[in-house]
Amino acid sequence: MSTLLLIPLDDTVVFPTMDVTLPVDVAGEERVLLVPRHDGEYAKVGTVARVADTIRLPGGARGVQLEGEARGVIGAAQTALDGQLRVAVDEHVDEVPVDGRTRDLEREYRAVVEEILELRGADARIGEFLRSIREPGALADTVGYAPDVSFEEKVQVLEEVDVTSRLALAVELQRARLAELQVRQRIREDVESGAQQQQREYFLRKQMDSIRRELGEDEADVVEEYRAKIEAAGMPDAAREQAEKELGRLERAGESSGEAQTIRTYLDWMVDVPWSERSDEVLDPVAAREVLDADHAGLEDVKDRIVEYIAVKKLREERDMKADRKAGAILTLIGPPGTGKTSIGESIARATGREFVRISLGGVRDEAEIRGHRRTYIGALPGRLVRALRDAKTMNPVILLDEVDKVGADWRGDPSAALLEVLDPAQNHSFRDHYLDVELDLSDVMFIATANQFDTIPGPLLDRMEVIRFDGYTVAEKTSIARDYLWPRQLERNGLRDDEVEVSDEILRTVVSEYTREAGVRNLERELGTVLRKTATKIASGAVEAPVTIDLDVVRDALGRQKVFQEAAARTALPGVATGLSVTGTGGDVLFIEANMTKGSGKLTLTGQLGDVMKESAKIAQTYVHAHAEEMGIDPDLFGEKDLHVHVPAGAIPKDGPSAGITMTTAVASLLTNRPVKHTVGMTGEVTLQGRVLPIGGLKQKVLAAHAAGLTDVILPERNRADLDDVPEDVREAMTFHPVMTVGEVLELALEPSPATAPVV
Ligand SMILES: Nc1ncnc2c1ncn2[C@@H]1O[C@H](COP(=O)(O)OP(=O)(O)OP(=O)(O)O)[C@@H](O)[C@H]1O
Repeated sequence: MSTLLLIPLDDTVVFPTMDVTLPVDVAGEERVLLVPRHDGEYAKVGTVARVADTIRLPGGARGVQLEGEARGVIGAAQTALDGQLRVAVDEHVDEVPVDGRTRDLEREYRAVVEEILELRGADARIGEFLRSIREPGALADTVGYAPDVSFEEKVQVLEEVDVTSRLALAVELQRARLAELQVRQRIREDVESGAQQQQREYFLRKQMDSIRRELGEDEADVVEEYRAKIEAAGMPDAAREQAEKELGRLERAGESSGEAQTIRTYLDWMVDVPWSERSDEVLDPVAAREVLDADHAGLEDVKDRIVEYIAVKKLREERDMKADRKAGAILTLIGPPGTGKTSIGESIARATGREFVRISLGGVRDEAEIRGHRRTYIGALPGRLVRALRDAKTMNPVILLDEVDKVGADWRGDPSAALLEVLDPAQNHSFRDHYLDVELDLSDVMFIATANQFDTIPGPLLDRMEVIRFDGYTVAEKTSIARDYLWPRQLERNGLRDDEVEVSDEILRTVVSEYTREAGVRNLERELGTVLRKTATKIASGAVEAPVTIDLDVVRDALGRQKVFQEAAARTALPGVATGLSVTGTGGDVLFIEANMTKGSGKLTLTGQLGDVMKESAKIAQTYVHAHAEEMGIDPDLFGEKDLHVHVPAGAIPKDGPSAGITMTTAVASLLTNRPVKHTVGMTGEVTLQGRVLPIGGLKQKVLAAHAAGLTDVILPERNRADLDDVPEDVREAMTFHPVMTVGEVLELALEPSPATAPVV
């Protein structure tokens, strides 16, 4: 038993394995006892430490370096001399027990701590340090270094003199830490994978609860807070009653019950709906036109339609004619990607002073996506509309329903039925989200839909829509969009000023036609971005000096060799290949239909993933040419002796539709007459068995594609003649159009007058 000077350590625990420097004066002492203290209360055990050195601390105060030696149990005899506290100390140096349990605990402790260190991504040296400790007692004392073991817990460990029990306690504490870390880690992973939203919320709420407790707030505050929020939300009566009912349930359920969490999530959603918020709508056709013009080049008819829409709405509103809800057809923008549908949607919002939110419907198959899940469903959430309103923070935003042509239906219900209700002015003032389970008034929302194609838009939806077509841009239009919009934007994105880089229209046109093949301008913008990024790098690295002029060399250097070629001349050099025009979800395109013959018995083979309608067109082509063999100068016997093969390349893409009819017939006729198809001619039209040419859809897109592919002549059905009005002036002037009624005329126009020199059949 020794008597030592007691040095209190407030809220700090020093273990016998540790060395410390303290700002105290212990002149004359050889050894002292360091005792943790909290609120004036001392621990029962302290650490006996040897005074190794006295030092001057920065600032001039005296300090001592102390080396821990052993545990010291504070004895009964405590004497106060010269104001300092001295105590009788019963010293305990750890004994090393050799029983199996201690060794098991030791192993367990190491394993647990290793795992903790790994989860924390701790420095490898900490692990090494741990492995260097051989004694079980000292090992247990490493708890002292753990950052999130509490003061009280550390005191417990210090007070445990028996090595085995101490180790057991240390294992228990570290296990609890590990469990906590694992939960945290799992939550992090879950959050990252977007899965367990609920669990995450639960965890966050737990944290919030403890923060609240720390701040001295209690349940009543929480309830009050919600009450105030409900008050402030300006809900309609029914919603308010519902919210208050839930608030009552929350009050009864008590803060930490599982039910409370769900109720609070619900209330959070309820108060997040911008019930009484509205943007002041601007209905000024002239100003709207200015906004639309500022954001987008061209698209004249699209802008006209939008301005008309705004004008009509203004008149109706001024004349208080709102009651007729039928007028509110949904503007639907249909066209290939990158033609500005989404961005014109944003402009409409800007032009009318509304907020803008976008709901992407691509791949939505579940009705609950639109309408939410009922609250009885675990992990239930409101549907996309409620979420969109929350994001918009107003009840009258523009909501862009993107990709309505890509909603699907399956056993989980038909989302388009829910959409129909949303879009129907007769119903949407009382839209009911399954989760919120109260009525929402959507009648002030301006819905705009976008789609790439008509075919897959559910019929009933299409009926409600007022379609505005985006058919894609001509080379000239793309060049001017590049000049006026894409180029300035990419300059800015790459940190360049407009006087630093110069480019001619000629070069822009080269990028348009040699590096992109698309209806819209999305790739174009990307390619321009690449050119400017490389230029910015050169300027920044001092390789060149501004101003830089972008010439063909710079373009080739940045973008590589020409990517898009005008293939028609090469492809149609031999008889049996005809150039058709088609429309897909990505815009118009040219396609080459090939025919060939082999020895056989008159069979027809078709390849290139053709749909039924296209297959039929091929049969009609075969029959037609057979029937007219003599007048075309074809030996009719050929048909019995040879098999015919028709192929439409790009075999991986399924194709269908009747509009390749005349192209197939032309390919077959070309093959059998040995007359190549003129390489400047593209064609589209359905054909009947009698050889009549029937009208087709998507003429403008097809003509634009023909123009971009370098064709100069387009053969089209007579009944599509009126559609030529939609074709931009410059394209109309650059091309010759041949409206036809019969396949005879098609062949006359398309086939070279004389046979190829080397016969292929
Ligand atoms: N006429 C135009 N004038 C100026 N910029 C345009 C024009 N058309 C398209 N753009 C620009 O091209 C980009 C692509 O347009 P956007 O994303 O709106 O295409 P989208 O038609 O909605 O395509 P998707 O069908 O893939 O959604 C936008 O950055 C847009 O600003």
